[in-house]
Formats: sequence, C-alpha cells, structure tokens
Amino acid sequence: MPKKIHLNAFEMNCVGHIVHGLWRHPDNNRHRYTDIRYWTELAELLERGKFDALFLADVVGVYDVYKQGAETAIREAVQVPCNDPLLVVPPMALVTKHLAFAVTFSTTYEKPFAHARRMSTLDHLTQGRIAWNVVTSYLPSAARNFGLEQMIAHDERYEIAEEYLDVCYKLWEGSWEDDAVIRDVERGIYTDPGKVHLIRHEGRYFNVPGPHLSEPSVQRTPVIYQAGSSARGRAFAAKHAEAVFLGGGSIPALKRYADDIRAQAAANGRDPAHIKLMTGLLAIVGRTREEAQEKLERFQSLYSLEGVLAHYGGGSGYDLSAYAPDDVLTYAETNHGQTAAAQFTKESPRPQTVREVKETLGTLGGRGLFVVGTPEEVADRIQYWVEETGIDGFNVIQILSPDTLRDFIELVVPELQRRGMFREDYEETTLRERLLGSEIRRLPAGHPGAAYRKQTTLT
Ligand SMILES: Cc1cc2nc3c(=O)[nH]c(=O)nc-3n(C[C@H](O)[C@H](O)[C@H](O)COP(=O)(O)O)c2cc1C
Repeated sequence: MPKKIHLNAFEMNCVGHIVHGLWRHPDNNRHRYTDIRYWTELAELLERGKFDALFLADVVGVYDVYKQGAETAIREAVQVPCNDPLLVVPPMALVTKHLAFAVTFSTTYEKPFAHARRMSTLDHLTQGRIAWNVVTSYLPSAARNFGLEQMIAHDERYEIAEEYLDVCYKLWEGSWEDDAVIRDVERGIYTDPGKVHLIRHEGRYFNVPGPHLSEPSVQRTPVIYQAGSSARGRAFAAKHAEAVFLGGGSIPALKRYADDIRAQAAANGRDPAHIKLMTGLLAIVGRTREEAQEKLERFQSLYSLEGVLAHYGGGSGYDLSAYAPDDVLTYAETNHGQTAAAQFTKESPRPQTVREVKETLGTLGGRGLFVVGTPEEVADRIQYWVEETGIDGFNVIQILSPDTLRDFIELVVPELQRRGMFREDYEETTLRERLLGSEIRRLPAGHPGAAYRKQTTLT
C-alpha cells in the first residue's frame, strides 16, 4: 500500500506569488486577494478537497536585487503588493472546521514576545489548526525596513532564530499551567496566580521576563514548520521542525535533504517520524492529455521571465542582469537564501551558463517538481516522487487561483484516494494530530520545546 501523503495549498497574500506574469490570465482571481471572500471561498474549496492546510508564504521587503532596483518586481507584481498572512486566517477558520493554516513569520526582525501572543491567539481562534513556518528572511530590503544597514549574516540569522524559539517555547509551554484559569466567581479568582510563571529569559539577543499574556491554547506551541534547506537550515529543522518545506527542486537534492534532516533529528533524540517533509509541486492537469497540454501552452505564453528573474535575484542574491549570457554561474555565499543560491550552482550536476539558467527559469516548472497530464499521469508522478525521495507530501502551487486547486481537487485527489494515498475524510481535530498521529496534540517528548513545561520558577 503506498504511503498516505499530506497536501497543503501553497499560497501568499499577494497577486504574484511564484508563477509570475499569470496575473494577466482572464481566469485568474489573484487580484481579489484584498477581498475577504476570496480567502473564505478558497478555504471552503480546500476543505472540500480534504487538504491538510493552507500554507502562506511571506516576505517583509521588496525584491530589488535584479537590475539593482525594485522596478521589475513592482511592475510584474512579484510578491508586491503583499499583505499580512496572519490576518486572513480568522475568517477562513470561521468557515471551516478541519482545514489548518501555516503562516510564515520571520524571526529576524520582530520581537518574540508579541509574536508568541499572536500565535497563541490564532491557536485559540482556530482551535488548534495553526502552524508557524519559521523563516529567517533573505531580502536586504527587509533588513533596511527594520532599521539595519544590511542583512544580518546568514548563519547568525539562524542563531537568532534558535533563541527566538527558546523564548516562544518558554512562553507557550512553561508559563501558564493547564489549570491556571479557574473562574471562581464565589472567591473572585479568575486565574490562580500561583499557576502563572515568569519565564525570566535572559539571552544574547532577547531578554523576556514574562509571563505569557495568553492562557494555554489547544496545541500550546503551534506546529513548527521550517523552510530553508541550507546546511544550517537543515540543522535547525532537525532540532525544531515538525514539518519542513524543502527547497532544492531535484530528486537527488530532495532525497539528500530529507535523509539528512531525519538522521540529524534522530541524533538529537527526536523520533524522525515526527518531522514531515514536504516540497513544492506544480501540476497542470486536464481531463485529457491534450487539454493539459493546451493549458501549459497558454500559461507558458504568459509566464514572465523578467518576473522570475526578479524573484530569483532576491531569493539567491544573484542579479542575472549583470552577467553575460555565456558566463558560467558559480556559487557565491550571498547571505540570501543558500538553497536558492545552490540550485543551479553547487547542486547542479554540471556547470551552467547564465543563458541556460535563464532558459530553465523562463520555462514553467523549471525550478521544481512539475507535471502536466491526466489525473492518472499526475498521480503516477506524485507516487514516483514520494517513493524516490521519501518525502511525506507537497505544497501545491497555484497557477490560476482558484482554478488550479479546483482542478487538483476535482481530478487528482480522487485518483490519490483511489490509490489509498490520501485521506477520504478528516479524522483528527488539531493539525499536530493530523501530522504526527492522534493523541499528539502538544509537542511530543524529545522536542526541545517540551522540555520547558513547568520548569520556570516563580520569583
Ligand atoms: C522552499 C522554501 C520556501 C521558503 N519560503 C520563504 C518565505 O516564505 N519567506 C521567507 O522569508 N523565506 C523563505 N525561505 C527562505 C528561508 O526560509 C530563510 O528565509 C533563509 O533565506 C534561509 O534559507 P536557506 O536555509 O535556504 O539559506 C524559503 C526557503 C525555502 C527553501
């Protein structure tokens, strides 16, 4: 029996997320992202499709590496305009009962105390259906927006993230005891002060005495996602992540990253099965192969290489407008995203010229797992990729919103269900149980955050 997989819809609170140029397609509704109903309709569609979650990416700066400015990104709507991913969750939670939400938030710029409360608030409002995709950011413009001259060094961003999570774990797990709130009308005691603890965190980057301001939520700690597949990113994932959004794009890279993270997790004393590994999937499905091919040709005709180069420039740090076509692209530590910087350089089986990289980037599906075909053909590739890499699921990328996900749900999900590869219906109630197994509502033993339960001392 093939492995049951997890499916997230991969989205962003913006017009141009990944498939740049397709905002021009008449059937694309992405420009409705500012309408609350756009999000509630998407959530209802995903719940009908029994998806695990809606995964929302985010950045806090503009892509201004390509051609040394933000003009291309702004003209092409490359993740600008872009709104806050956390604020669209409550209305979607209201119209759904099972769909979960993974929101991206960077540990590099905003303080942990306020973020911990935001995530507790969302865990309460969604009744345990929230995850936090921990990123450290990769845009120099983001650093400048938060008062820095330049980006903090890549690995130091992960050092900050380590302490950031420590503070959040102490607030979520070690501040309020489960029975702190008693609402005793007779004695006039809402919460027992002896059961609410300071966390007294004093560290290199943060000093937070506490206590947490939120009472315990269903999961306490939101499910911890992580996206960043550099060596430092994988070490971070092996320690903290319960789910990882792997980059890399090729089967060998995905398999190597997956094996490495699981091995490191075991070395950290964690159960490797408590980390679910996902990657991006771009699927164009038709009722017939001809229909799928027609869609591909139409989409390719609108796909914007300029938009993709602006996106790639921010992610990798490489401004390909500054190279001659026959220059060989070589790996350079850029401080941006090292996964993106490595993809066509040190992860490539052979040296590639800038002309070749541009051809790949300019071809729809050139950067990751990509399939065009009938529902059976798409399901065949999904099954093959899972068997070849050992990953646990996919972040399904939208080309047209919501048509891409509607096609996937109407045509591919039934085929996956028929093969026993995907749930027929929801079973669990919290996202952590859905990913790690029923009864695991809170961080499992072996996770570093679990160590903070009730270890804080009251002054
Ligand atoms: C698949 C994938 C998705 C990512 N999504 C985001 C994102 O939405 N926002 C963000 O700031 N960084 C994102 N990143 C980048 C990293 O999370 C992180 O910000 C930083 O660049 C370190 O990445 P690295 O470990 O690949 O060097 C993503 C990285 C990968 C591999």
